[in-house]
Amino acid sequence: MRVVGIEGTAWCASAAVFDSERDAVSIESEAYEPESGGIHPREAAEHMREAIPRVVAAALETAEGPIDAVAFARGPGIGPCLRIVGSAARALAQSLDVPLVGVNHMVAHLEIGRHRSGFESPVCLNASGANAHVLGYHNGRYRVLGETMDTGVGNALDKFTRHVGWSHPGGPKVEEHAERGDYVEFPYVVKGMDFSFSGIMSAAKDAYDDGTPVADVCCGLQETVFAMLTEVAERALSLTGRDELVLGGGVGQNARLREMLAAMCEQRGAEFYAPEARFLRDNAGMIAVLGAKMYGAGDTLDVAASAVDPDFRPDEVPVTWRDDAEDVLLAGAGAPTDVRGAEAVVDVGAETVTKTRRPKAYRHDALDARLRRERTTHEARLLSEARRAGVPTPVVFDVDVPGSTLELERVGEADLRDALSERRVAAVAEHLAALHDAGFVHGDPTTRNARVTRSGTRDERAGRHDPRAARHAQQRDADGPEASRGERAGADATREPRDGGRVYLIDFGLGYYTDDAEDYAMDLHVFEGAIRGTADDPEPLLAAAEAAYREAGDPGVLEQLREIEGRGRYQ
Ligand SMILES: C[C@@H](O)[C@H](NC(=O)OP(=O)(O)OC[C@H]1O[C@@H](n2cnc3c(N)ncnc32)[C@H](O)[C@@H]1O)C(=O)O
Ligand SMILES: Nc1ncnc2c1ncn2[C@@H]1O[C@H](COP(=O)(O)OP(=O)(O)OP(=O)(O)O)[C@@H](O)[C@H]1O
Ligand SMILES: [Fe+2]
Repeated sequence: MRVVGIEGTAWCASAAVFDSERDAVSIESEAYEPESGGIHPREAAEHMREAIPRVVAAALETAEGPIDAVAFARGPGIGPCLRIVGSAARALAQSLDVPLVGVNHMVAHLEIGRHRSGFESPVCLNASGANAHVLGYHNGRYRVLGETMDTGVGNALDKFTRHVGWSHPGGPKVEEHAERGDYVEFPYVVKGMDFSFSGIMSAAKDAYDDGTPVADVCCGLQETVFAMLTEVAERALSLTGRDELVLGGGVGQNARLREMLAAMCEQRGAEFYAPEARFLRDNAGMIAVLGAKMYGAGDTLDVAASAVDPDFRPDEVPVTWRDDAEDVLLAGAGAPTDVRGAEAVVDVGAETVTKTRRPKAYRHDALDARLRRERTTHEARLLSEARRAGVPTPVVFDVDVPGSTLELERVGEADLRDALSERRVAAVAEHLAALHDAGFVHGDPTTRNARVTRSGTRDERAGRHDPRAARHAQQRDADGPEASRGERAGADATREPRDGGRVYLIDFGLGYYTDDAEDYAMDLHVFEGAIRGTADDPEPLLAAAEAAYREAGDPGVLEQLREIEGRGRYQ
């Protein structure tokens, strides 16, 4: 099978032919290079208008036989550019009299890595100009496990280099200068598996304006931003129980980013794959390869329904080209990674748990020492604060800050991710409301950072009882009994008691004091993201969590949550 791909979402006018029998991809590209500033949408569209016909003609010349389908990048991207690519693709499909395939550009960045690596079901880190996110496949969709809360990673670097007066694109220049620089400290912002660049970028501009050598700023920027991406990639591997990672996107051409991801994977025994540069930056080869898979699955478009979509999210795409057999539950129940978190090594004893934040080989030494110290201290303090706010947490028996080690009470009998139920997620939402009411956030409320019990457990035998939880459990009892994942699987440890049982929050290392409703909303956003990434049928669980938060906390935070979720991220 031979498929033509056409790409032109922002700066790269590109066409390719993928020949599936030979597994050969020929790519013809012409880059748009703005004379000043960043990408101007009108100029970029003009570039597409001129260059797309040339690259398509050049690509077609490389085809060693008839073409079976025409695939094009439908989005996300810059509207005027997408429309020109869409028209070109429709015209070509009509003139060749072959079907049209509409490809999601972000899913193409992921699938090219999967295709080239031969990995079955990897987690994917997309590090591109306009985007930055971690994806994992589950139940017929690529789910967004974590993403930037503001700009894409490349755009963030490009904004800094514009400030310094360097031409677009800035990413390669940051890489070049960083090699000669010394590390300087910048804000490090990871919230669960989401992250944000705006604070770091303004700090970098300030540092430059204050006279810090630009090479040092570049080094500090790379070390910080790429450590954040590597950390969320590791969190995603841990949450999903997967051991394969692929990289996509133009920033993936950066050797330091690839080095960090490779080091992280090596340290946790996972496999890492980064495609060669021509498949990392925007290119039509990845569009043609995914286009061929979609065409093979009969996933073609009627011309009438082939409109482009500048905000096309990867999780909107029904994945038609993968076998269900490849589906590996993100929940990963019983995976061997059970007591190895993303951050720490956790030794679970009969009564106590020892949690050690070991040095991470991928991080700069100074950053590594700072994060381990800060998080160990925060975790110890906030575990106690949370208990004072009425939220069940493990007792802290001992804190060793230089060794980054905590000795904690062992709590619960299963992680929430292996025992999801409406009552239990509602209890977590109530706990979050109590923390927020006390003026701090958890910072990482995933389904692995909550522990659940059965009725008649050690806690009740020991006479410990939480009246708040019992009251809410009573209310919700009217819902009637429901089968948790564990019950369906017949797993005794995850059986849900009629009163919902006790739900503990653990792992407060990313928590901090704040009175900003946006931070509270981010807590809920992280929790909902974890539910979406874990559950087969997340909707009832999300509804239960929100109903519980609305009742126990400030409904204004839920409005803020809607606002966060509605933010466009593809400008
Ligand atoms: C929607 C689509 O149009 C968009 N495309 C895109 O962003 O182009 P891409 O080729 O994936 O990435 C370009 C970015 O990649 C950065 N970049 C290129 N080489 C780099 C390097 N060596 N180090 C760091 N960043 C680099 C550039 O500065 C620029 O911001 C996207 O995928 O988000
Ligand atoms: N106090 C505890 N009682 C019982 N089990 C615990 C306790 N603390 C941790 N665990 C178990 O160890 C796992 C990892 O712990 P924790 O989340 O604290 O580590 P982490 O490395 O910070 O993980 P991550 O960053 O992936 O959330 C938990 O999901 C849980 O199964
Ligand atoms: Fe891209």
